[in-house]
Amino acid sequence: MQTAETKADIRAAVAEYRRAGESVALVPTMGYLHEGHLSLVRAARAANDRTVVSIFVNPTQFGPREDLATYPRDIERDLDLLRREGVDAVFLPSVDEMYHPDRQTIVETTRLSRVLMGRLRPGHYRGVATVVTKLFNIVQPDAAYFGEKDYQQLCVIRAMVRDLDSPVAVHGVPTVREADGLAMSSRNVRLSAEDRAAAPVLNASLDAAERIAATGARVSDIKAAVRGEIDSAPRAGLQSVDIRDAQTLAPVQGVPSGPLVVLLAARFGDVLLIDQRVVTPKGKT
Ligand SMILES: Nc1ncnc2c1ncn2[C@@H]1O[C@H](COP(=O)(O)OP(=O)(O)OP(=O)(O)O)[C@@H](O)[C@H]1O
Ligand SMILES: CC(C)(CO)[C@@H](O)C(=O)[O-]
Ligand code: BAL
Repeated sequence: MQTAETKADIRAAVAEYRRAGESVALVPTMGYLHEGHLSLVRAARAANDRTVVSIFVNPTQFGPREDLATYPRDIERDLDLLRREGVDAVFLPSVDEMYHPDRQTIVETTRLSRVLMGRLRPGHYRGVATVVTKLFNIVQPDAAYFGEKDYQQLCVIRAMVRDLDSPVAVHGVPTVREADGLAMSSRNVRLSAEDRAAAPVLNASLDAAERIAATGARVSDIKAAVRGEIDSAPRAGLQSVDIRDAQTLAPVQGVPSGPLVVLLAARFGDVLLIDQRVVTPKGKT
């Protein structure tokens, strides 16, 4: 497995693959890898000749009061895991390598970046769209793999690729969960034992949403059920529960007529966790 700390080195590695006529996949990550990341790697490897993983904790997607400084990191362990998965190359740039000191250009999906998590984390999706554009330009992959756990992020990236005609096929990969249903996330290690024990309520509330949607319930009733489940559990500070059109993230009301996505954000102590589920209303399969 090659490791590249500079744009020039990762470009040289990819150029070799291209000369051999091989297809190239990119899996962008912020490191501290878990089975969720590895499922993206497996999906990428199954469909492409070469797989490149990037590990970069991108400062421009963190707000000034967010957890950039405490974001978990363990590069040696990450590299071991990726080696065992048969990854071809890892791109590990420093912040200085990634960003020019006079950088001025941003990429922003103007509607999607300002709703839902974009309201809780102003500037977050601009940072994500800009760094993903840069990663696409640096690596020039045929395909890129993202988790459905970060559902709005996946929608932002799909819209960006569509609007900018990027020649990259974007693939979403289902959320990998712990045995008790908690969505895997690098931030889970920062939960206290009590919060870790309470956090599966997010998944349980999504089960409730799925059950109620299947009865033909109104959006407001699905939302109330999710809220009820979380509010009656200890420790969870619900930040938002939203039910949107699964494809466009447009608001939906009344009795829904197509697939919906339930999007949750909750604080456990100072850790913000998110989860999501696509649910199909009664008779709409
Ligand atoms: N449980 C999961 N299942 C599938 N994909 C996941 C999972 N968790 C993260 N991913 C995906 O892995 C990619 C890299 O995510 P990232 O490195 O931010 O990890 P994370 O676990 O989401 O960390 P965070 O604590 O920031 O949420 C993203 O496309 C993300 O959606
Ligand atoms: C896509 C990404 C690697 C961009 O920094 C990040 O937002 C993430 O890990 O989901
Ligand atoms: N997985 C999304 C990256 C972030 O929370 O900043």
